[in-house]
Amino acid sequence: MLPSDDLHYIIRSVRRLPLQSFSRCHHDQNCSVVSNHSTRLFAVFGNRVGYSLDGQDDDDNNRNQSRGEASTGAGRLFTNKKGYQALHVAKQLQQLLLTISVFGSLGVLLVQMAAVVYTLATTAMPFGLHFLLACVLILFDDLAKAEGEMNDLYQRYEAMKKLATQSEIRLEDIPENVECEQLRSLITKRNKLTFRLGILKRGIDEEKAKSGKKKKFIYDPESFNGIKEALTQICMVALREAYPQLEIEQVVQPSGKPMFGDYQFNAAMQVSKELKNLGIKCAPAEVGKAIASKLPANKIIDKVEVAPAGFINMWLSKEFCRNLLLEQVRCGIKPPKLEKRLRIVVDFSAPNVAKQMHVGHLRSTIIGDSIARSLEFLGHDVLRINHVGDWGTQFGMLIAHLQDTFPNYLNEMPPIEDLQKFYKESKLRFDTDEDFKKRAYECVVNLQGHEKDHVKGWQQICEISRKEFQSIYDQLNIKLIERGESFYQSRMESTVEYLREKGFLEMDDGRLIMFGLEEGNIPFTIVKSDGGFTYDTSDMAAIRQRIEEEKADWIIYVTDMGQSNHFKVLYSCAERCGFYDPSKVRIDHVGFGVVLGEDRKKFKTRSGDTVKLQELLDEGLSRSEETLKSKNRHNVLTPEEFEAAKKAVAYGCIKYADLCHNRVNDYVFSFDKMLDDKGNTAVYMLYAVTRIRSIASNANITSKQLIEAAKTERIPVDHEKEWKLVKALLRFHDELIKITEDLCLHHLCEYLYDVASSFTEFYDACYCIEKDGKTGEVLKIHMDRLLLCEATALVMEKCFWILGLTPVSRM
Ligand SMILES: NC(=[NH2+])NCCC[C@H](N)C(=O)O
Repeated sequence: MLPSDDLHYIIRSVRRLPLQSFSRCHHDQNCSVVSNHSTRLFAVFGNRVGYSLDGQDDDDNNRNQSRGEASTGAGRLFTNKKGYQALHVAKQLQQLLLTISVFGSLGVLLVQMAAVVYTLATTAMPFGLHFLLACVLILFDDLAKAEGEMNDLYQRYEAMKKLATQSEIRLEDIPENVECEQLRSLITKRNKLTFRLGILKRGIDEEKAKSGKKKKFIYDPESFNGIKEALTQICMVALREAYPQLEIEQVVQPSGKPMFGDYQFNAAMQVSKELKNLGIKCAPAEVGKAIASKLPANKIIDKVEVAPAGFINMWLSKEFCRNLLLEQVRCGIKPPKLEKRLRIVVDFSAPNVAKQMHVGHLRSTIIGDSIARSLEFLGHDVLRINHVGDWGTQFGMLIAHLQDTFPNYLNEMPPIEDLQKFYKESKLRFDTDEDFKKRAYECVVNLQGHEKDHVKGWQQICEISRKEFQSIYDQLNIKLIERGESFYQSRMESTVEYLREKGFLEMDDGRLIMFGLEEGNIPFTIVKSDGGFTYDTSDMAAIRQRIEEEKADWIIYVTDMGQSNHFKVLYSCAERCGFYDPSKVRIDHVGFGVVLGEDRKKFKTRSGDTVKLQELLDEGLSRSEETLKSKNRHNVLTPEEFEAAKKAVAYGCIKYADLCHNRVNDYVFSFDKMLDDKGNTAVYMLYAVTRIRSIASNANITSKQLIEAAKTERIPVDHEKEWKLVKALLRFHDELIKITEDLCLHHLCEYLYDVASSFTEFYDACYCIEKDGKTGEVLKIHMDRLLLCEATALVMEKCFWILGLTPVSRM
C-alpha cells in the first residue's frame, strides 16, 4: 500500500502542476484534455522518483529516445530503467485514456471500477506500481471531471456553431446554458447601434430633402386626402422617426369618446411588443410619448395626449378645419387624390330578356349604380356593364312563336304589349306541342348559325325588352352599357376551344365541365350535352374579355348572394386557366340579401304575383304624391316643383331604403317606412337639404352674396355645436375611402344621417338669422353661420349624388 502522506503529496502535486503540453491533440477538445492529464501524471511521477521537470538529464540514450516522443516535456523525464518502465506504462495509459475518452463516460466508470478492484487485489505489489495505481485513481477522478467539462464545452460549442450560421443573432437565440455575456452585451450594443443608425439615416434623408437633393414627402397639405389619411401620414412620420428599425403600418381611427380627442393613433402596443423582440424594454406609455414627441410640425393637430396604454389622442385644430371647410365652400367638394386611376368594370342590373325584371334586379341596379358613382367621383375609369341574359335556348321557342303570331315580323316591329305574357304562351306551347318543340330547337340551331331571319326575330324580341328596361333606367337615372351574354358568342367559342386544347375540360354525362382550383366545389358547365353554351360559359368568356381586352384592374359583380358560389367557381376557374391573376386584378362579388314584404315573406303583390318593377315605381310615385299632399305641399309649390319633389321622393326613397341597410342582409320593402319624414330616410334627408338652403333664401341672401361672403367671412367654430358640425362635415373623404374598401354604401347613409343630425343640433342652438319676435323683421344675419349652412348643403348634396338621390330646391 502506498503511504498516505505519499499519496497526499502526489495528489497535491498533480493538482498544483502547470499544464505542460497542449500541443498533441489540440485539434480536438477531448484529446487535448486527455493529453493534459497524462502529462501532469508523468511529471509528478518523474519528480517523485528524483528527476527534474525542466528536463536537465544526463542520459543521452534516453534523451534520444525521448526525442522520438511527441509528448515533449514528459518524454524527457524518464532516463533510467525505472523511469523507462514508467514511461512505457504511461504511454499505454495514455493510449487507454484516449480510447476511454472516445467511448465516453460509461467506459470511464467501468475502467474506474476495474481500477479499484485491481488496486485492492494487488496490495502486495512493489512500491512503484502502487504509486502508479494511486496516480491512476486520481487521474480517473480528474478524467471524469474533465469529461463533464468536455461535454459542457461541446454543447456550448454546438450551440455557438448553430448561432454562427444565423444571419443575425438575437438575444433570445442564445440558449440559457450558454454563458457568453460578451456576446449578449455585443448583441445589445448592436441593437442600440442599429437603432441609432436608423435615426441618423432618417436625419440624413431629411437633410437631403431639405437641401432639395432628394425630395422626400413627409406631409403635404396640398394633396389632402381627408383628415384620417392626413393624420395617419403625420403619425406614421413620427412612428418611423421614433422607431426607424420597425416596419409597422398603422391607421389613425376616430376616437370613440370625446374625452379621447377626435382621432386616436394606437400603435404603441405593437411597437412595444416588437421592441421587446429586439431585446429593448419599453412600455407602451413610453412608446406613445416617444412617438408623440416626434409628431412633425403640422397645422391639423391642436392638442395631443398620451393615454397610459400608449394611445395617442389627438384634438383637431379649429383653425385648420375652418380653413379647410371654407376652401370647400369656395371651390366645391373635391375628391381625395388618386394614387392610380383604375379601369373598373361594374357588372350590375343584368335582367333577362323576355323575363320579368324583378326586385332583385332593382337592388342590383341601385347598388351597382351607387358603387359606380362613388368610384367615378373618386376619378376612376368606370365601365358600367349590363350583362343582360339575352342568349340561350329559350330564344328558339320565342322565335317560333313569333313566326306564328306575327308573321310579318321581318317587315315591322311586332306589337307585343306584354313580353312576359308572350313568353308564357310560347313556353306553354313548347311544353305541350311536340311539333312546336321540334321547330323551337331548329330555330335555336338557325339562330346560333346566324341565319338572318332568325337573328332578326331575336333582335326584335330583345328590342322590346330593352325598351322596358330602359324606361326603368331612365326613371331612376341609371346609365349602363348593354353588353349581354350574346356579345360574347364568338368569344365563348374561342374560349371553349382554348380550354379544350389546354386540357381543362372533362366529359361528364355528355357535358363538358371544368373544375376550379378548389377541390370539392361544383364545376362549371362549359358545353351542354346538346352543344349549347351556358351562363357559366358566358361568364368565363366575359371575365377573359374584361381582363384581356378591357384591361380591367378591378371587376365588380353586383348580384344577389345566391350567386356567390357561382362567382367563387368563376374566379377559381379563371385563375386555374390563367385568365385571371389575383395579384394583378381585384375582383369583388357585391352580394345582397333578398327583398321581403312587410310580412317578412318573399316580396309579392297582394294577389300573390311577383311584383312588376314598373308597377312598383308607379306605386312609389302615387305614395309620394299622397305624402306630399298630406303636408299641403301641392298648395305651396308650383306644379313643376311639386312634380320634381314627387319624383325625387319616390325614387329617392326606394334607392335610399335599399342603400341604407347593410346590403348583405335581407331587407323589408315598406313604403310606409321609406316615406317617413323622421329617421334615416330619403324624405328626411331631402327635407333637410331644402330647409338648409331655404335659411339663406328666406333672408333674401342670394348664392352670389354667399360666394362673396366666403371671401371675407370665416367658418364659425366657437360654439360647441358649430364645432361638432364642422368636424362631421370634414369626415366626408374618410367615409368615401371606407366605401372603396368594403363596397358598402350604408356607411355613407349613416354619415349623411350624422351630418343631418349635427346640423339640426347646430340650428337649434345657434341663430343664423335673428328676427324680431313680433314683427318678423330681420335684426341680424350671421353670415358666417350661413356659410356653415352652405357647407352642410354642399356635403349632403355630394352624398346625394353618390347615392343617386336628386335634391330639390323646394319641397
Ligand atoms: N356576369 C354576370 N353573371 N352578371 C350577372 C348576371 C345576372 C343574371 N342575368 C341574373 O338575372 O341572375
